[in-house]
Amino acid sequence: MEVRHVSFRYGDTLALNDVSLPIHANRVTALIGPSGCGKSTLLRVFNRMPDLYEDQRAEGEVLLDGENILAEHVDVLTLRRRVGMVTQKPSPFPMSIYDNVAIGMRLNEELAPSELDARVEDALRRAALWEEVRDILGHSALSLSGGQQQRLCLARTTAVRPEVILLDEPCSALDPISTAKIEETIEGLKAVSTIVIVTHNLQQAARIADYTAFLYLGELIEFGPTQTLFATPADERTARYVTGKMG
Ligand SMILES: Nc1ncnc2c1ncn2[C@@H]1O[C@H](COP(=O)(O)OP(=O)(O)OP(=O)(O)O)[C@@H](O)[C@H]1O
Repeated sequence: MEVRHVSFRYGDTLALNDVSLPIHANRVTALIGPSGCGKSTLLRVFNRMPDLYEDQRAEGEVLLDGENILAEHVDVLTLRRRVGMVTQKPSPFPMSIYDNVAIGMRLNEELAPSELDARVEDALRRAALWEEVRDILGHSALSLSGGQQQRLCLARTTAVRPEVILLDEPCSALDPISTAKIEETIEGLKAVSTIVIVTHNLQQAARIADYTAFLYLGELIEFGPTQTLFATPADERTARYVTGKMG
C-alpha cells in the first residue's frame, strides 16, 4: 500500500496534512504519536470509514495494489473485505463463538460445511484462541473474557483473509498475558496479511513493528525501520517522543 499526499478534514478541522508513506506488504507498520495527532484518522481512511459521515473528507491517494482506494467508483463493501479492521474495544456479535468467525465467510463465499469448519478452526488457531474454545464453539461469544473476545474479533477479521489488517489500539483494554497473545498473533498474521497498528505503547511498537511512522499535529514527522526510528531518530520531535519527553 502507498499513502500519497493524504489530507483529512473534520468539517473545518485539518486532522491530517499532506501525509505520504509506504505501507510495506507482509510487514507490521506502527502509527505512533501524541493524543490527537491523527493516528486513528489515518487508519480509518484506509478502509473508508469516514464515508459514513457527511462532513468528513479525505484528499490525496491511498494505493492498494496500484489502485486508488479513495476514488469515487471504488466499492466500499468490497474494499472492507480486502482491508479489515479491529477496534480498541472488543465487539463480538451476540451469537456463538463459531458463528462470529463464520459469518463473514458465509456472506462472501460458498463453502461446504467441512470447509467452513476448517477455516473457522484455522482462524481461531491463528488468533491463539483455538485451544481455549474448541469445546465450547456453540457458546455465546459474550461469555468470553475481554482478552478472549478481542482474539475472537481478530479471528473474525482474519477469517475472510483480508490483504490488509488495521488494528486500532487492540490491546489497550487487555491484561499483559492477553496482550502477549495478541502480539504473537500479529507476528503470525504477517505471513498472510499486511498489518497497520495504532498504539500508544512504545514498547509494543518496538516489539512488533517492522516499520514505524511518527505523527505530530496531523503531519508525518518521520517514517522508517522501527529500530532506526527508536535508536537514531532524525527529527528532534521524534527523539523527544520516543524518549518519553513529549505527550
Ligand atoms: N469526529 C470528529 N470530529 C471532529 N474532530 C475530530 C473527530 N475525530 C477526531 N477529531 C480531531 O482530529 C484530530 C485527530 O484525531 P485522531 O483521533 O485521529 O487522533 P489520534 O492520534 O488517534 O488520537 P488518540 O491517540 O487520542 O486516539 C484531533 O484534533 C481530534 O480532535
